Amino acid sequence: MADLLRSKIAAAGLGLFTHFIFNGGEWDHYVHLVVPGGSLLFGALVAFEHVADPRVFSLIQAFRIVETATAVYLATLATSVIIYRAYFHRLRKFPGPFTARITKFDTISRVIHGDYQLYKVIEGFHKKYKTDIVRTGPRELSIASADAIPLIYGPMSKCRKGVWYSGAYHVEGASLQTTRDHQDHRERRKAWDRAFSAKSLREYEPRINRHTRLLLEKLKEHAKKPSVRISSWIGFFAFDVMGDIGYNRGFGMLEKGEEDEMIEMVHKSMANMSTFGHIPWAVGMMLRTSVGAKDLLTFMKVVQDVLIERKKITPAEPDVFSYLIDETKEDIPKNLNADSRLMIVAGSDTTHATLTWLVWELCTHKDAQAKLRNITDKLAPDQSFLNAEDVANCPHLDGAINESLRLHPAVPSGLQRETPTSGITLPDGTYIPGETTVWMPIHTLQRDERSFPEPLKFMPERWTDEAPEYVKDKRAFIPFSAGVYNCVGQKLAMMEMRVVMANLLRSFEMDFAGDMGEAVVEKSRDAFTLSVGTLDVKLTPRCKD
Ligand code: HEM
Repeated sequence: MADLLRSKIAAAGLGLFTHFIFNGGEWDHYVHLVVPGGSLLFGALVAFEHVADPRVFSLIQAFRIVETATAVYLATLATSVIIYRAYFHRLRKFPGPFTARITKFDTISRVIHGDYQLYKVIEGFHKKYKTDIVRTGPRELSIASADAIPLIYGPMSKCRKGVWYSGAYHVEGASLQTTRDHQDHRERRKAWDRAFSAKSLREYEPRINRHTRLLLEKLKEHAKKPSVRISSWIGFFAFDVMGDIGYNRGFGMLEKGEEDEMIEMVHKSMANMSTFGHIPWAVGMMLRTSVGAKDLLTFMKVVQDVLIERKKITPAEPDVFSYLIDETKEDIPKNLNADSRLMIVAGSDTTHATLTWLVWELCTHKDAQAKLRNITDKLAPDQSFLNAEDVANCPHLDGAINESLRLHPAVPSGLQRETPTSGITLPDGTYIPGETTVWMPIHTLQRDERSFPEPLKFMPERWTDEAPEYVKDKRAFIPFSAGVYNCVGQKLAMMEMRVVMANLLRSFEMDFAGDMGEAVVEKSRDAFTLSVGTLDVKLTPRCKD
């Protein structure tokens, strides 16, 4: 053994063997054991060498021998990994940046240098390499092909959720969205489906109307000012609706007119995901440190408190958690707490971003604003307020919302999946090997001119009878994802967005205040969901009531 420790060939051989063993499989959740485990082993080897080798007279001498062996071991391991990933990997035929082949740290650097808008970087790769499939990580591909959507996200897909989903599992458990167990998801989704059934939505409708009325009231007060931060008001609305429908409690943000610490906490807890989320083992490591886990743990505690308060009451009108809480259990299971966090993030940031972008588009295209207003003015013309049912069937309004969802998807980078062991073959014959991480870049897919001619044009008409030829491939429109893991809150979200937008148009003329909404374009941040930048507008009331 003592001789083995002195043998550089043995150390190098061990390096190669380690690569062989750990190549493939999912080791992300064990990486945090490497540093303490390795240090322990290092110490044990030094002690062994000191005691067992008669040629060694001091601890320093033993340390040097083990240090040399370790350096050879690590250098061989790293070289083997780099050469393999760069030239021999099963994904070697797919083009992409060279550094991305070697390490996912490449993505982190691109996130930071790309102003936290990775979806634009990925779109750039597809353009640069002129291909639908780009290698974006050692074992990761970005696939921007509408034909591949059914195979990757569709109801019959054999792909499973990728390792990204379990990055924070040890802290927060698994929510409906982050569980990677297909059966667990299926069971839990039943309750969520009931919570968002047509009957449930009818019960939520009055709450949406109520909060929209309050939003308009507040905006009318603030319209006297030259500039209104509409993005914040939409955010307050989205949070209050989510609180009311989810937990039968408002967060009172519209009333107060100021950002509750809850919004800040959501964004702080998501912020790390925008950078480290791309390396699940790094998320795991970070969340095992008190500093790294602080924001998420603080948020989880607040989320838990919201749930504890909710559990004490039996609401007169059911809310989402009426369907999810098991009244026979006293405690709140970890997974339900994770569902609570899901409800808060999924139910607020997404509609917030979509509506803010829609206002931005309508201020950019004043003709589109005028046309949409003209159309919504004809809905229930005698009413000063349009209820959810009044706006349920207005194709042009839906078209405008769809355009915001298409051009500015609230989940822009897509959803991570992993191919089955046998791999998958795309309709064009391209074989994607097994256990490959795949992303379908929603932002890129929805701006692809093969599916949407004149893709950068904001054109609600493409979704109506007026210009249907501008939607060539509807499969490429997946802002709410697709298949069994699709957005359960889609209908609720559409209902909210229709009511708010129709009433905003009925009440105000909207224009940019100051610049052309540059912060939305430049400061929106991709943290899985989009944390949208601020938008200031001038609101001119249409009637003086
Ligand atoms: C513009 C609005 C919205 C957009 C664009 C959107 C988009 C999405 C997307 C892309 C997913 C798939 C996530 C994944 O597979 O990892 C998703 C899932 C989900 N969304 Fe939404 N969402 C919106 C609004 C809402 C609302 C208002 C709620 C609830 C109040 C909600 C609740 C959920 C839930 C619970 C899931 C997980 C579903 C599952 O895994 O089975 N969403 N959403």
